[in-house]
Amino acid sequence: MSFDEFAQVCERLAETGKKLEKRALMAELLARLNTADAALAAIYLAGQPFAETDRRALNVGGALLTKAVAQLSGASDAALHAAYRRHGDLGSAAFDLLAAKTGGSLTLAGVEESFSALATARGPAAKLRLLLDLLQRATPLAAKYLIKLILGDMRTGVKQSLVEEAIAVASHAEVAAVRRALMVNGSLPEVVVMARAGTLADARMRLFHPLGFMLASPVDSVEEALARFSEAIAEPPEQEATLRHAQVEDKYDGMRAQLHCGDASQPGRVEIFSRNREDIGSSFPELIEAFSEAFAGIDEAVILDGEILAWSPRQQALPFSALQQRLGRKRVSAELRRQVPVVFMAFDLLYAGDALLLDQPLHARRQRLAHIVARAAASTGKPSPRAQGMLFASAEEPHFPRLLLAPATRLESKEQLDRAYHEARARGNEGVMLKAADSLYQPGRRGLAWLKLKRQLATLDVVVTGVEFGHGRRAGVLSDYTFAVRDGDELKNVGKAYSGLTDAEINDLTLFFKQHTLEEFGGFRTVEPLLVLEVAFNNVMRSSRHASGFALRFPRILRLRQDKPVSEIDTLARVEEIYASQPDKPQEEATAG
Ligand SMILES: Nc1ncnc2c1ncn2[C@@H]1O[C@H](COP(=O)(O)OP(=O)(O)OP(=O)(O)O)[C@@H](O)[C@H]1O
Repeated sequence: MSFDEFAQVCERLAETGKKLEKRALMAELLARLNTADAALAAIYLAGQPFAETDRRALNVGGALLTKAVAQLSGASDAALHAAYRRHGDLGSAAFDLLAAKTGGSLTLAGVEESFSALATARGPAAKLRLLLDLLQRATPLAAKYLIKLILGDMRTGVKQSLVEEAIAVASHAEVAAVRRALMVNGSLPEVVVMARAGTLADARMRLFHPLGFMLASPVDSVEEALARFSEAIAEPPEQEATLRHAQVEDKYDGMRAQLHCGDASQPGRVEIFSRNREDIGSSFPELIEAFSEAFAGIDEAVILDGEILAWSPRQQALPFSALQQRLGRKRVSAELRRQVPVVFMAFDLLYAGDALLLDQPLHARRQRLAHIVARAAASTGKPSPRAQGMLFASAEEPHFPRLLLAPATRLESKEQLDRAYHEARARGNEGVMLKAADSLYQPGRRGLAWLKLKRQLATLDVVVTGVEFGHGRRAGVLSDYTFAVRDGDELKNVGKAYSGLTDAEINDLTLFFKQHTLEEFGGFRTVEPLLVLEVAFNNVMRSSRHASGFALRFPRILRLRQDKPVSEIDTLARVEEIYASQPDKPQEEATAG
């Protein structure tokens, strides 16, 4: 199929706001394609250049694409900026600028080939040549959607879950069967092939691709936690009956991670994934080494869910700011390993032996987790002498734990929960988690089976949409960040922050933002919405300055959230909620960011 025909379907998807229409359009497309094209169309519809199990990445940013569009169209800088401003989107800008051009020999398979070449090409010059070749073969409409696909922002209002439904409709399969096959196998194109062949039930678990993470709902007080908890387990709201079913753990302030260990068929293979579904093993080599040794000894494949923490010799977690120095690194020096040691605090077990355990209740998963952790610790023969739970140490640093089992207790009373919360805070943790002991593991769900009770501080997770050079000492670096929250498919700015990051972080981000600049006017650059920040602020004001209608007062950056996908940042609805909860509802002021 030509990529232009595919782009026409995308255009129709973008035009309709109706989910059922979108699903029907995609199902119709998938049904009329041959299997190879349907497999490609499915990932492209989901806005992914490669299947999730495929580790390749295009590594093409907005800056390089802008250059390619400028060269191909011959448009002046001013024309390029004007087109970009009309749409706020490089793909649509390219459509306007390339409109005079003809072309159009590009097929879905041709795009797949070009993407392979782009993923292996090294350096911007080589990538630019390939991009020019690719765009030259595209019609303007195809170029529009190619660019959106490369930037990972299709703006067709289609989430992967809707593509999964369309696959089910197109191949007369159950949606649940498609989802289950995808969860265990991880590859959307392979699932398309299975759905068409009627073999979804045969999908086998493939390790080393991340499963979705189960998430927690916030509660503001011990009382609310208890009340909400009774809803979660759908029991009669008799407190005694309810309490027996809850498990309490500390809420650690680290980085959520899923750790996969291979069995005899892949001995010693260990990979760690973030909530962003990224492979983050290279940032934590000591965990890879230690788990590799420990699990080679037990010859059982496992997937652990837990939190990576910077750990102190006093056997408690260091503040998140310590761990932050370890995040996002491809190489970690011996010095940094020594300065900021890390541990994996395990709190759940998703897979063991050859069985997925998601459908087992938490108490059963927990029991098995404890058993596996004990076996792994025993297999190294070097259990650390000073731990609070079971653990194993690494070969090089025998007195330092690498795996800890998160202590968990059964909830007994309101007083006990109160105490648990204060003790967790005294240990430097954020608060507590309450988990329904009978709950199943629901990947990607934020339900009521897991509740989080943490300190009261309104913060927002936002994405950077624009950057500027700073002033004075920071005149040479991009240190001022305009940021947005999500409003449906759109991003709406709510403020600008200048403070909170270290010089080293700002230097790294300056480089990053230069590579991901979309448009430059005056000192201001619009950038691809890729970097998630957690910001604190004094309050929320109504404001006409930003499209959101709100502005944060005195925002400051608390941390970079490289672990959080842009799809999970806070929403405009949440900003409105915080605004509404403020006793006095301030209007815009001159100091607003
Ligand atoms: N014992 C624990 N069990 C589960 N999650 C825990 C635990 N301790 C810490 N966490 C962290 O808490 C998070 C659960 O809160 P939530 O799902 O709302 O994530 P979030 O949106 O990142 O919120 P937050 O900013 O509070 O971490 C998990 O993703 C995990 O990183």
